[in-house]
Amino acid sequence: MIEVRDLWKSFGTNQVLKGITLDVPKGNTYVVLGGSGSGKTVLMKHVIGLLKPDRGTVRVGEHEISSLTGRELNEARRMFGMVFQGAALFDSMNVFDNVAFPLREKRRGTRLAASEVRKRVIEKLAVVDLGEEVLGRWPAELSGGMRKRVALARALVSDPQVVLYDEPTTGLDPITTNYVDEMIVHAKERLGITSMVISHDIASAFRVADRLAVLYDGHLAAEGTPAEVRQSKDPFVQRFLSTWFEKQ
Ligand SMILES: Nc1ncnc2c1ncn2[C@@H]1O[C@H](COP(=O)(O)OP(=O)(O)OP(=O)(O)O)[C@@H](O)[C@H]1O
Repeated sequence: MIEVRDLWKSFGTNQVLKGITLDVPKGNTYVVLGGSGSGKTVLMKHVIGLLKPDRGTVRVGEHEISSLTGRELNEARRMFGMVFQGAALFDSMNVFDNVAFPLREKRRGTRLAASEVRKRVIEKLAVVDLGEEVLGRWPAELSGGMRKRVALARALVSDPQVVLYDEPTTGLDPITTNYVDEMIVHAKERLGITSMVISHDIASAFRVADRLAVLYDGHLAAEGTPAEVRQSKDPFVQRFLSTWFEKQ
């Protein structure tokens, strides 16, 4: 579903990505782990077409994202739902209006009937285990985990093929982190969503990933199933993973 081939990107003399190749099969959750400044966000921005590679290609479904511009790129972006760091809900809108927001953007002149918007909002809230009682609540009244769920419902409301999660568990306590991990797994199981997660949370990555990669010095220092990555002989990967596994 997502194919990244020999992706290179630098900013001035800062060579951030040095030939990244990875595949995310349809229906899989793929986690890109890495330390601060390792280039995770830069990689994700290439997937969604916000950055253009110096070299290499990014293909998502039918679209070669890396060569699209303008209207074609905007069209292709409809395949994606994004869950931003910190949930990023609109504080001045209640839950219903937050989730309905993407449906109300004008699409090729057509507008959904209010009853259809309501149906879709309720359907996607149900996917993240939230009921109609939350519709009138304000973001400030929700717990951190619930805000994340609402953010995911909003990302799912336009039926994307791919969901991108930007550091979904950063700054959350362990219980809320578990709650968010379950949410990612449920979205995959219930809707067959393909997703890419960028994270530096090793525990969470190993819970949600079908496959994962460790980004270091512009390369994927390890790549594969969680079990394969756990067995990696790469010295950086061993050191990076030991910061979590040795605590267990
Ligand atoms: N638009 C840009 N212009 C110049 N340099 C950039 C730009 N975007 C990212 N960089 C640089 O690329 C490197 C990787 O940044 P990136 O944001 O991808 O890291 P990250 O792995 O997501 O880190 P974090 O976990 O801290 O968010 C950094 O050195 C950053 O300064």
